[in-house]
Amino acid sequence: MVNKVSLEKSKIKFLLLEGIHQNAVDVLKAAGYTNIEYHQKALEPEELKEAIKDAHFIGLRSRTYLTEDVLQEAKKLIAIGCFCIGTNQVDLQAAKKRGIPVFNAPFSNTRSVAELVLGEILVLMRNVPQSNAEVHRGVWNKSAAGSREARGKKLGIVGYGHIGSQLSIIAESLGMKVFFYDIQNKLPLGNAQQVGSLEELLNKCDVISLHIPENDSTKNLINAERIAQFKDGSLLINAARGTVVDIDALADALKSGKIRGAALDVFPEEPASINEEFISPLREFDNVILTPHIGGSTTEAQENIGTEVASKFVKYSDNGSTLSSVNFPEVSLPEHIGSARLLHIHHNKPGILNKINQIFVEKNINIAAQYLQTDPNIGYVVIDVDSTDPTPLLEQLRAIEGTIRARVLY
Ligand SMILES: NC(=O)C1=CN([C@@H]2O[C@H](COP(=O)(O)OP(=O)(O)OC[C@H]3O[C@@H](n4cnc5c(N)ncnc54)[C@H](O)[C@@H]3O)[C@@H](O)[C@H]2O)C=CC1
Ligand SMILES: O=C(O)C(=O)COP(=O)(O)O
Repeated sequence: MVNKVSLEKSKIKFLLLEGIHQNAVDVLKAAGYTNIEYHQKALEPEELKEAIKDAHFIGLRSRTYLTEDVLQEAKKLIAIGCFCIGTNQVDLQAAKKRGIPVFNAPFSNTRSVAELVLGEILVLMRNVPQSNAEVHRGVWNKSAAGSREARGKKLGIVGYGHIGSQLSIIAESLGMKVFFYDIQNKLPLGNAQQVGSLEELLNKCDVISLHIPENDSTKNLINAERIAQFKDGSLLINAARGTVVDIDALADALKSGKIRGAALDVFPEEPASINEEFISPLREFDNVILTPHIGGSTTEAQENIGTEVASKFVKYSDNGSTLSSVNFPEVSLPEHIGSARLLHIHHNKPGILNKINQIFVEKNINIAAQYLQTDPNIGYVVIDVDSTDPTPLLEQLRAIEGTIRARVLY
């Protein structure tokens, strides 16, 4: 009976972009979802607006921007999956006000980023990028001036979250002394020490590595003023987000030698595809490692992410569970075998839950189970009912003022 008011699985369209790992497709198919439009690359903005029109789920990585403008076209969208950690490419508020939860993979590629950074610390310490560039040009400059071991050096981590804390452990295993700065009090792992201010960290450390999200507090965090607080001749690594570092200020510091080497994986403006040239004042420096946003791009990470986020899609589509959504009240739900499950997403205003329950009282329908979570803006209530045909209920639920969306699960 539930099928009468819910979409059949074959009609639920999944739009997967940016070469998301095949595991995602396998998870969806195993759950009975066959309507999958798969793209190896990001779509151009106009193509994206077209493709998203009839999509119920969209999966993307860091290159697809879901702005208010794009979401306006997404009339059928039920959920968004960022097959990565960062969710800054999605207008989370715009999605929320449409009743669309956004999921991501908060852990799966963290080890990959930490390993890349560790490798970069080691090669920057030894001036390998310069030697490598010179030898490629035929110059046999067998100089080791300024070449140092990592052992005993001070690593300063800005942002001691999933990546920063893993880097801390593996750097310490090499004998580095680890300090970190975070806006929250964090449990230091191993012998790492939290410092009280960013200035203290910058003053103290030989290598600074950034592992903070893109937000208002981190925009241009490493600017000329902050760079002046670095130790002379220190190293900077940014595998977080491009907006965190003022690139012109960094270029000046590299010219003056204040910073003696750097590694950047992310940039304020990243080319949309391989056909677009990467423009940056940093290209001229042999002592700077430049990589095209590949910090989280390992086979292991992408496999795990594909499975993780696709499983969250399936859980939400089959079951209504929003656990680990980044913009939505989190509800973890049991199976609903033998009962119809109604989902109601509404503006968090007084009285709505009453009106919802009143409908069931009037119809003399028993509520088998009810789950509610709210945040300051929206409420998400899930109702399991002992009813054979929930269609009329759905219509009435939708008619309640303040409703964003209501649906019955397949
Ligand atoms: N290059 C790549 O391919 C990848 C880049 N990333 C980037 O790395 C970032 C960090 O990832 P995770 O460690 O998993 O995030 P996380 O959320 O676990 O940790 C971030 C930490 O930064 C702290 N923080 C926030 N604002 C701060 C500020 N202004 N100053 C100091 N600390 C601040 C938070 O309290 C938190 O402890 C992500 O947001 C993402 O942008 C993530 C994966 C791959
Ligand atoms: O996980 C993240 O936040 C990343 O930056 C990785 O982005 P990507 O999936 O490689 O486009």
